[in-house]
Amino acid sequence: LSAPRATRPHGLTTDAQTFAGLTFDYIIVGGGTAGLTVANRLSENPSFNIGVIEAGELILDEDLINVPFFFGQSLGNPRWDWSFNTVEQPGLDNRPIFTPRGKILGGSSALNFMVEGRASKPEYDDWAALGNPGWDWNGLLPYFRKAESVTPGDPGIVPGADGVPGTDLTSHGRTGPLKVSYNRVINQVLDLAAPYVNSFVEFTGSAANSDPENGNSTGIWQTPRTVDETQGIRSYSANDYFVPVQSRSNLLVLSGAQATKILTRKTPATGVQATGVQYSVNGTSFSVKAQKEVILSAGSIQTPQLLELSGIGDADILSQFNITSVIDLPGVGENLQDHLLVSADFLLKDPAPHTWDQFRFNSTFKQEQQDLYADKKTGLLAATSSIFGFEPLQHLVSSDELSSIVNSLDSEIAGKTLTPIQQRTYELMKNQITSGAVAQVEFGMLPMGTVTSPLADGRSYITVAGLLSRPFSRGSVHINSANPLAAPTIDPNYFDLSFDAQVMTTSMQAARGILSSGPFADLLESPSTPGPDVQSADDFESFVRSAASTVFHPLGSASMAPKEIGGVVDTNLLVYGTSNLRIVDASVMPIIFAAHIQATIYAVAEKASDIIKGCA
Ligand SMILES: Cc1cc2nc3c(=O)[nH]c(=O)nc-3n(C[C@H](O)[C@H](O)[C@H](O)COP(=O)(O)OP(=O)(O)OC[C@H]3O[C@@H](n4cnc5c(N)ncnc54)[C@H](O)[C@@H]3O)c2cc1C
Repeated sequence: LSAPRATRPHGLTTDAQTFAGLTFDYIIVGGGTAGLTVANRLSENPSFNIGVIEAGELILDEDLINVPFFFGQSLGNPRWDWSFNTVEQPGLDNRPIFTPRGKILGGSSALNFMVEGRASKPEYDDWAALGNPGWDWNGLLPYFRKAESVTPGDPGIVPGADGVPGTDLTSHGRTGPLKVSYNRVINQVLDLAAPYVNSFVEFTGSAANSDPENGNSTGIWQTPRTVDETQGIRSYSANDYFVPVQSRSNLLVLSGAQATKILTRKTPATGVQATGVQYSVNGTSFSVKAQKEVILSAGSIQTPQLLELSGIGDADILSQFNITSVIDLPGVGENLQDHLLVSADFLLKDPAPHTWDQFRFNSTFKQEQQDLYADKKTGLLAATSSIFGFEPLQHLVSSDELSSIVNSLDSEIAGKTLTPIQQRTYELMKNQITSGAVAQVEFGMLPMGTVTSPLADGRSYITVAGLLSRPFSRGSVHINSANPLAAPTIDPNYFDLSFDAQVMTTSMQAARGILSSGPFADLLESPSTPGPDVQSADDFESFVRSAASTVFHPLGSASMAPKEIGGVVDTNLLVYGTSNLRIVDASVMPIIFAAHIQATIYAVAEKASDIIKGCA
């Protein structure tokens, strides 16, 4: 406890006993995306001692995690994935949906597909309009920039996007820990990318966008990704926020330890105060003290779980498990939102332009790419999916169809009992549909087959995924046991509102339309999965319900919002009713937005760090 600073254990440890004997100013629960960002920034101040409790381990030498082209292949491995499942989803043909989450230093940033991106300005401005002053585009932009270090891309990869992506220094950062770069290997699929982009622009009436990070993220572009181009590997919170600062004497990460409870005490002067954290290692329980604050960064599934286990949540739910209520806070675990994805693949005419399918069936090409990566850390193995289009509904349906969609949404909402946060959020979200200023659907393109099984040998495909960017359905995550080691019940309630199913159906119809028209039509042999027999809106909707899955972006389960409408944290990210328990992770983000969410989580964590340090 009184060890002088120089001899204090620091860096990484698995010694749960020694950790318990130290006193920290700040304990961060969860060494994931947000947690390690905050750990880095708070430990910049040498007078703070920071402790991090993380259930997973530090894994820096695993190709399935490091090599960009292997994105998606690490999922389900119990060494680093919590591998949750939702309850059966009635809107998705009663399927439970596999919900991977990183159980590793770096959290889900170690497993994600490395797509980087920001939503449009009005979407963040709506967070502020919900009752969170300061949490708008202008309040976040400095932190988007602070988190990243961008290497500009190549011009001209997306026809019509004339600027060089990543060069505008009003929106991009050059000195942040996170390395952001652009695919270069896409040059090898230019013969495919150019007709795709041209057909996309022709079909949607949209435009190529050179820099979607500047507050207007609509149109089609080559996405930035969290890849360290100089090393050809994933950039994430473990290797770029933690490793470079692990020699700081005031930062200690305990790995392999699962937090089981936030310890609190109640005083008339301060209300509920967090005093420390209880954690478990191989069945043995320990506890550690926090002199200043406890920061919960366990992610949008486990942060609400830990709150409930600690007596903070809906008292009625807690009483079912004989947990004494410390703060009755009904918003905990509610307002869960997630993006959904459905992919279609299409068979290309033979001979086809070069696609990534070559890696599957052309052993010479595969060997060349492996050698290139081994020698220079470039080539296909350094690539990720790259060309994305983000579209408002106005670009996909006629104005009559749009009116009908909005009218059905109105009547569906009118028939539901809404929570106050839903009422307020839905008004804001409906305005964005009619304004057409933000995307409702995302189209991701992969120059390879991914859905058809088995893929035809020697043949090439293209995949177009439709993503529901601004779903209206809201779900929940709650404990179903007082056992802290049991998984919580995750119910995202996908397609609770049929608007969501309708938008995804539209995305699949549009994908078919894009590839069957314009210059791409000359390359297309036929739709593969779903096949050509899927034609009507009903056919497409059945396909969507049978095939949609998560894009792994759950958020909102401990939303930042006024308490009276169901918020869990205030604008300083303090849990209502506490003086020193904060939440910093995806669970505080109150309204889902049209972008992959990691860049926003890093920005939230950067901003939170300044708030905690008192310099926001
Ligand atoms: C497969 C996948 C693909 C994705 N692809 C993309 C993408 O391409 N682009 C994008 O922008 N976003 C993507 N995302 C989403 C994004 O990566 C996550 O939303 C983000 O990383 C979550 O950050 P977080 O800090 O909220 O939680 P996490 O990063 O998940 O961190 C939570 C941490 O807390 C730890 N933890 C949890 N409970 C406990 C406990 N009780 N005790 C101790 N430790 C605990 C976990 O082990 C974990 O390390 C993807 C996510 C996944 C899973």
